[in-house]
Amino acid sequence: MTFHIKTIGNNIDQIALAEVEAPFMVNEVEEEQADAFICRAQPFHNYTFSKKLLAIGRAGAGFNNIPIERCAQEGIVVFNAPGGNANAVKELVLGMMIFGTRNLEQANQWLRAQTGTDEEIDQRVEEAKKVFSGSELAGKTLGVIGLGNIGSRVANDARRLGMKVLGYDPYLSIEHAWNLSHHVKRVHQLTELLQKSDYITVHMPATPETQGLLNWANLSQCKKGVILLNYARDEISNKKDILRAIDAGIVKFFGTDFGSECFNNCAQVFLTPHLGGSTKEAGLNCTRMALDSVQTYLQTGEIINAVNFPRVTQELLSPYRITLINKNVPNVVAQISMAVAKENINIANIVNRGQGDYAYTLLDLDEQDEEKIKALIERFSKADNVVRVRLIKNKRGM
Ligand SMILES: NC(=O)c1ccc[n+]([C@@H]2O[C@H](COP(=O)([O-])OP(=O)(O)OC[C@H]3O[C@@H](n4cnc5c(N)ncnc54)[C@H](O)[C@@H]3O)[C@@H](O)[C@H]2O)c1
Ligand SMILES: O=C(O)CC[C@@H](O)C(=O)O
Repeated sequence: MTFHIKTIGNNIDQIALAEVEAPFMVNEVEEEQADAFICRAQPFHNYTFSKKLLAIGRAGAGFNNIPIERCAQEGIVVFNAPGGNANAVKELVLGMMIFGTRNLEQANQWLRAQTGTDEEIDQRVEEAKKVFSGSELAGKTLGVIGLGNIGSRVANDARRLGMKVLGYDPYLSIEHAWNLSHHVKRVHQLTELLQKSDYITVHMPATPETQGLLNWANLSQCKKGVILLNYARDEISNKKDILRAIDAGIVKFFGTDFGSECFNNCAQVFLTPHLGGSTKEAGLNCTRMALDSVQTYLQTGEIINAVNFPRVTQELLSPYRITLINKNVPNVVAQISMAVAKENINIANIVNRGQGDYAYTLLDLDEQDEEKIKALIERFSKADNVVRVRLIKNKRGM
């Protein structure tokens, strides 16, 4: 059996794609025939998915370009690449902290406007450069909002640069808490971070809760002259309020990865075109991670790093595995067991996990008779609450 993976949009790392081997093929069929997509920030909210599509691998961290609830409803598992581009974003953010605090944009523009001999320019430099004098990171306070893969790295490295670091993340995972330097002080009220930080950087997803978080109510609490960075998502910025905070002298420099015409004439704003994760290393990491998750899912049914289903793994030792995506309602496991019993088949292993409205089951069967397995699949396909049924043959177990 061959599994067809289709890349959607460009910018997908070619080295990672070239590593794909049989039974997988890349870009050999049209979109409607693909078993899985690999994409980056391509928007899918208005996209009609084919019934054949089983999985989407997002070669990146954020997945707000994909309608993950609708995908779950249609039996499509969406994977991302957690941490795959975290180092790339961290390096850009640390660079932008220095860039903003040392007035490098204005200094560069001033110097480029100078004409005359090198000696004449040098003389003017010595007179003018005090205007561009900045300050150092060491000893200052950085507030990191969102302490996941990127935020925890930024926080730890800022500590190494001699900064005091405050971190705010009400949903911090145990894994990231473990990775965080014990010198990073966690605050439980955003206000404390806003009031005490000289630098503030956001590293959380765009959600209804984070939308417009950089607004006047929050920015007006900040210290005068704060350096503000958004290399997460555009939706987190309330642009009108950021400009107001710049005018009020609260924000000295705003570095953002997202463009907007309203910023074009503001010297204190520095724009980059969504470059945070755009390094060749991050592209390779993220594409490999997305491909790995998608290939594992297509071949074994195991779910690792999905964003709309829980992690579900189980070693496949029996000849047949049936995977089921079902509505997360009571009694489904009992219904599955009864259906198996009706076909007089023995269950070798079963795991069922739910997340939100949907659940996923790996059902491994002690049965060699393919006809009986097909009859069971037929039963499941007609059952209430079952969204998708797949049969996976274990080549080694036959
Ligand atoms: N500019 C880029 O190119 C680029 C690259 C990678 C990621 N991103 C964006 O950055 C975000 C963070 O990436 P990551 O890899 O660190 O993701 P992550 O999932 O590892 O971490 C996100 C963190 O945000 C926290 N969080 C969620 N809601 C919060 C809230 N209301 N307040 C504070 N914290 C909250 C979570 O608990 C989690 O720890 C992504 O969601 C993505 O949108 C942008
Ligand atoms: O694919 C990209 O370049 C964007 C990456 C970034 O926004 C992410 O969320 O990982």
